[in-house]
Amino acid sequence: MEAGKLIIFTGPSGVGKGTLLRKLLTQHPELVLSTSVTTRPPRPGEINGIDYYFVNVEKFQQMVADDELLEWAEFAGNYYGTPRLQVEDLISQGKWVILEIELEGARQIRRTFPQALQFFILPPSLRELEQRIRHRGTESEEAIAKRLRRAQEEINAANEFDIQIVNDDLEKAFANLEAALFVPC
Ligand SMILES: Nc1nc2c(ncn2[C@@H]2O[C@H](COP(=O)(O)OP(=O)(O)O)[C@@H](O)[C@H]2O)c(=O)[nH]1
Ligand SMILES: Nc1ncnc2c1ncn2[C@@H]1O[C@H](COP(=O)(O)OP(=O)(O)O)[C@@H](O)[C@H]1O
Repeated sequence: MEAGKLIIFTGPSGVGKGTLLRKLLTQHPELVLSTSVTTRPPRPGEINGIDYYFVNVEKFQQMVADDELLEWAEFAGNYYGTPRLQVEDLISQGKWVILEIELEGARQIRRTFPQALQFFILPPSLRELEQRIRHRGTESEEAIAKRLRRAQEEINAANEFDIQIVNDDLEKAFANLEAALFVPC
């Protein structure tokens, strides 16, 4: 059986990670997106067990204490983490597993899974990033402000990643993503 692969997707909130990943998974259904655990409340339309496993802080802390998370971090006032078993099982089955996670989590994975392929998605500009977050319409002013404050710090770390993709034109960004993912390096 072919070896599985771990693929990390990082980039500031609103850059279009979810949009690119939805397109990638539609066109390449053999890829698997890991479902994270979070203490953030669900947005309208989000489904427990599909978009995230929504848990309270006590449950999250218990998972950390029991070493059930491959990595975890606090982001904009909430906790997020990757369930370990799900990812390890899928990789041992030879699957390509994608983690869509923020910078601190990506750094943890780099230490524990140095062979993971790491993508950083960049916005064309901070102004465009802000417009995308606002236009998405899912966040309060406070949540938008927290995400934008963090965005510059995340962007400054883009060079730590194997591959940087600017999500300006969606089709172009998607083509670059596919090329980097599927062309043997
Ligand atoms: N470290 C870590 N970050 C995660 C995880 N799941 C999601 N995130 C990141 O948490 C941040 C906030 O996610 P979310 O609340 O869904 O907001 P959005 O990125 O604005 O759609 C994003 O940067 C996600 O990539 C996880 O399991 N671990
Ligand atoms: N290339 C693009 N050009 C313009 N708008 C985009 C592009 N990619 C994504 N968007 C829009 O930006 C907003 C944020 O995208 P989303 O995928 O939710 O970002 P993230 O998952 O990184 O937080 C959404 O409204 C999405 O439709």
